[in-house]
Amino acid sequence: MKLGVIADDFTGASDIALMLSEGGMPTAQFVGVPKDPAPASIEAGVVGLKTRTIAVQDAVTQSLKACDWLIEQGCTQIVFKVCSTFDSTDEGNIGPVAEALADRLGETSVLVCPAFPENGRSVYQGHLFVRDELLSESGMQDHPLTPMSDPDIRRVLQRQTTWPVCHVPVSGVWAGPAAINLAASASGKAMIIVDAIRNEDLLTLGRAAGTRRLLIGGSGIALGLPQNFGHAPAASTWTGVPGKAVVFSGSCSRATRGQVEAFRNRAPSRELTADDVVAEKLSLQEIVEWTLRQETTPLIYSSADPEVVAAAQQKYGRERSADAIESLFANLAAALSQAGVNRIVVAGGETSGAVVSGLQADILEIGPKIAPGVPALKVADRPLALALKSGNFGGPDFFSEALAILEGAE
Ligand SMILES: Nc1ncnc2c1ncn2[C@@H]1O[C@H](COP(=O)(O)OP(=O)(O)OP(=O)(O)O)[C@@H](O)[C@H]1O
Ligand SMILES: O=C(O)[C@@H](O)C(=O)CO
Repeated sequence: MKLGVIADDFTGASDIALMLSEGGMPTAQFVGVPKDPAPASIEAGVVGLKTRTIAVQDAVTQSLKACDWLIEQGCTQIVFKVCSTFDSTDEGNIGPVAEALADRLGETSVLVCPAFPENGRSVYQGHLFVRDELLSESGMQDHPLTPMSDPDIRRVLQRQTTWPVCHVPVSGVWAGPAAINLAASASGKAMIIVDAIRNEDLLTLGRAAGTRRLLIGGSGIALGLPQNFGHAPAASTWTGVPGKAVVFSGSCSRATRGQVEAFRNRAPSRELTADDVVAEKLSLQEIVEWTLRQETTPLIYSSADPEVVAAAQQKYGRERSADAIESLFANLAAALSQAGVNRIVVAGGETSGAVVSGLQADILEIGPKIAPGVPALKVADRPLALALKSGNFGGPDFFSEALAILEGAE
């Protein structure tokens, strides 16, 4: 392998895997740090972790383990993939993981850019925008696990790191790759937030990335990287997986709530409330039987409005309600796949992490784009197709579109 990615959640992993695969790099997504060497045909390996919201020291340890494995596989450049909305808590994990990776790789100057213009995320004057809204007014301020109330990501990162945080404004990016690197080296030891508002800016950043050993960003930061390794955009050779399907949604993000609403109007659906899940009032077997009885693909969801989530968190604690819901989704995924369900669409990064662990999948093959940032995936060792959707990605009909593409529709 040449290029390694450490992603702090599973939807983020498939997001950047799609970017690299569309850029023509033979890419695979690994679920956690593999025990075995990577297949020889893979040039870009994306290790998906579930470290976004765990304790800082755990996140650092797991990320370093992933980094060591990627280096052993031959990778000369590592990307730490974080959320395009820079999701983290003030105590958390982007800064400490970035520092630890930089130390391990011997880097003292690290470019950081979460922009992903195709999905409306841009960085301007060090501030992160989601389309025409500041991050802190985009709905992300109500996120159940990582509420983002400060749109200035220089400040957000500075609260998480002992390194100085500097900034290259978009005028510096427009001056070209050499100017970005000059500004970076003038900053000395630093993490450098780089503005980007268009794909062209990310391509310039990709050229500036050249021989750097560590980059930090959303999937957009990978847009220009396949070219550095001699690749050009390529179409996918995906064939679908027909058969029974289910949609799981544990994401409470604004886009997902719209998608749940749209799908509920045309498909059987089942709500899992935090009260029922935490109190263990639900029977796994009964939900599995209900799912298998449906003639059209059903939706099982815990997605709820911010007030409902806040009330559940007040009552049970943020972690307890999240853990209970995630483990129910993990158990459902395992049981349904054993019962023959072979297409699973999942909304939410943490929820996807839980589902993929429940499925005990090790390697995911990357298929075509369902929506910006969301590929079709196939579990390498069995006929099981997945879509892992980040909370705020996809249009209103994402679930139907994903089911069709996983089945093989063009
Ligand atoms: N009704 C609910 N009450 C309380 N917590 C919930 C409820 N439904 C889901 N959750 C929890 O909220 C979290 C949602 O996070 P998840 O990462 O799955 O979605 P997301 O943040 O929208 O997606 P992404 O991280 O990809 O943007 C999960 O831990 C989930 O278990
Ligand atoms: O970058 C993004 O927004 C996504 O890939 C993600 O990480 C959401 O969990």
